[in-house]
Amino acid sequence: MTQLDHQVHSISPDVAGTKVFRFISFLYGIAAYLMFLVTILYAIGFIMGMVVPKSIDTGTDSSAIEAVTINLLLMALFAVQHSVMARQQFKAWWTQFVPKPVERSTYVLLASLSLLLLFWQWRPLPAIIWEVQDPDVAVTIVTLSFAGWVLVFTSTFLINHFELFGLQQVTQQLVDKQASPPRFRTPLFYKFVRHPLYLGFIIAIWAAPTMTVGHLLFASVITLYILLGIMLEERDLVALFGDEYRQYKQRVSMLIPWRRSV
Ligand SMILES: C[S@@+](CC[C@H](N)C(=O)[O-])C[C@H]1O[C@@H](n2cnc3c(N)ncnc32)[C@H](O)[C@@H]1O
Repeated sequence: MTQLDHQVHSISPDVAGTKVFRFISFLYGIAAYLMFLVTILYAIGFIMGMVVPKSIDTGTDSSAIEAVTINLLLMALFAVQHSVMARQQFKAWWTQFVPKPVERSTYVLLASLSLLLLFWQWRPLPAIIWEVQDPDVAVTIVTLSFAGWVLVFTSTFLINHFELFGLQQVTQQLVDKQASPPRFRTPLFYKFVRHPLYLGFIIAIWAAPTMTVGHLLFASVITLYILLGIMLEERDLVALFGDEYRQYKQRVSMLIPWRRSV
């Protein structure tokens, strides 16, 4: 058991251990997961400009300065919430107030809410940077973007989809099973790059047949955020898995499959 596991919970073990509490936690975990599903599906439509009522290139008209400021603030809110709450030190602190089995679901719920706020309040910057005229090339680019999303989803299942989105934790608590410790995995895509899920995101957000200033701002900031996120995540992964992860870093490249240690 690590030092972090010894944190005190403000909800007493008696209450946290009751069947009612465990069942409510389970329902909460399912609600958070459904919220995540709605958010990620909306995200695909928002970024690709398909199906959803408000996309990255539609919404309230505003001056360029106002649009850039609001959009940067929305992305900063998501980035801070998403990164800070994912750190081990933060988890150790806030599981004094939030019971451990619902910690991940709460994280997923808040990340979904901050993304939905971004989609809702995002200001379009519709000036066009590039627009592909050839319909075949345009279809190929859209297909590449879909492939990026498929890579994102597949990677979550390769790592552990249900643990990543909190369902495993609330289910284990419901059936009174010990939480399983994190395991180092390198299945399939993880043999070629260390971060296939993030690579999928990068492909999905950049593969656009029409690139507006707003979309470019989004893609650029999210890409920088992903690179920063990788640094923080890898620091945690080295702390968690030690030499196993250090050797993995030497063996397998970060994002680009054909180069090592990039
Ligand atoms: C959103 S996932 C992204 C995984 C990876 N960065 C990627 O892009 O495919 C983040 C979680 O995956 C975990 N993780 C990342 N690489 C891992 C690996 N090789 N084995 C086990 N867990 C891993 C991290 O600890 C973190 O909890």
